[in-house]
Amino acid sequence: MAHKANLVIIGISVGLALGILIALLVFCAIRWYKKHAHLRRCTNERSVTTVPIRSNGFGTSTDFSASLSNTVAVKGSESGRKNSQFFLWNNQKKDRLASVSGIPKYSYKDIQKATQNFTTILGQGSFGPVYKATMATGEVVAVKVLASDSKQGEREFQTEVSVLGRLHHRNLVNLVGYCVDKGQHMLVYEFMSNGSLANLLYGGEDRGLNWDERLQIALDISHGIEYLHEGAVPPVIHRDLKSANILLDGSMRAKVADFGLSKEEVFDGRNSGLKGTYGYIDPMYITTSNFTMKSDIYSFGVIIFELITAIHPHQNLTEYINLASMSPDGVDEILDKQLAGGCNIEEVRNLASIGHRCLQKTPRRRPSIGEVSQAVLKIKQRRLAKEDTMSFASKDLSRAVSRIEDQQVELSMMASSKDRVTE
Ligand SMILES: Nc1ncnc2c1ncn2[C@@H]1O[C@H](COP(=O)(O)OP(=O)(O)OP(=O)(O)O)[C@@H](O)[C@H]1O
Repeated sequence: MAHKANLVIIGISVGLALGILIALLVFCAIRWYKKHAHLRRCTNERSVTTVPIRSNGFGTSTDFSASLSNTVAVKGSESGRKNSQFFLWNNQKKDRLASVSGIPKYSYKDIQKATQNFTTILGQGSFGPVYKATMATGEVVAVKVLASDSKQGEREFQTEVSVLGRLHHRNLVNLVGYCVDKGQHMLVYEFMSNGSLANLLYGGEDRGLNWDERLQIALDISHGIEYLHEGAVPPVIHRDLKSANILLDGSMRAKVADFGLSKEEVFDGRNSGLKGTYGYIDPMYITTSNFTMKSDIYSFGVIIFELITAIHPHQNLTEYINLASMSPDGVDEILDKQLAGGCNIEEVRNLASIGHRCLQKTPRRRPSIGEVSQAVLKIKQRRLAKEDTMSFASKDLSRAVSRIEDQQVELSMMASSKDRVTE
């Protein structure tokens, strides 16, 4: 009987212990779940790029994150700090663009004065005219005035200010200010005195580009894109790379321009709704509507062939490229006549081979921008190494020649002194 009572007590104790253990486990599980749900909420909040909602007098607020999602892929962790800055935007005052992007805001009057009442036009883009301006500080800049009726332009204006204001690289055209005043939206860029690559290649100007300059331009562009794809946080996909969006400074160094802007509708006989510029657009994007970094690589491939051939993509460049791809020296046939005799054909073929890889139909088979810039750099380095060897060789040769000359002088002196002795 006593034995039975003991068994009951033991049973109850074990049951109680088990009960307490289960209760503890349930308690811990609930706490763990609550904590993780909270973390998940925070992470989600961070990974949505809440960008400044416009409140400074140019129309109604726009869902800016929608426009950014097209060009900017957000990396959760790194961007957390920046995005917490962005959250402030939603309910705070006017000049937030300046505080987030860190670039100065100008008044309409400032710009009016700097452009001599908008009389110094440099060119006309699809979003409006571009003026040369001299600011009160003496700084020379280019001012892009957005057409006031462009709804899409407004959204892209904000993208441009918030994205470009954070991006700084020697191969990107720097945004140095902006203006939102009197119903006008303007972007102020560093001035690029040699204009666009398209103008230089097709503008019929006397100033042609030699091969060295073209190779350097290809390298500069690749470095600009490399910064956007692999250096910027969050990374940026340009979406509208073309020779008209490559600008050149006074030393013919190239910079990539127009982020957020210049996404004209592609006209392919029907209104496809695709963004980009006909002739540069990745065929895979047309099929899938999925724009990736490899689509930028495709557009860069087209620019490489523009540099080699000076044939505009609207003039059947693709057909010429396809013909050239049929043999290793096929590119010789489509080389810009201005370059004939004035370039190293091996270098041209190497650059063309990089271009062909960028234009692969399957995006996966296209190189990354890092690989492209390494390959272009290699072409330049090989040349420099060759030049070094040649200059050493020519120095050796000239040293040998001068040694022979010295010996000849010595010999003739010896001969004349011998003649004098025999006399
Ligand atoms: N920062 C700059 N410095 C000097 N000139 C510039 C600058 N930005 C633009 N321009 C000039 O203004 C012209 C128009 O430029 P914009 O970027 O508006 O249009 P685009 O790139 O030619 O065409 P789209 O708007 O269709 O992309 C360019 O061709 C160039 O000559």
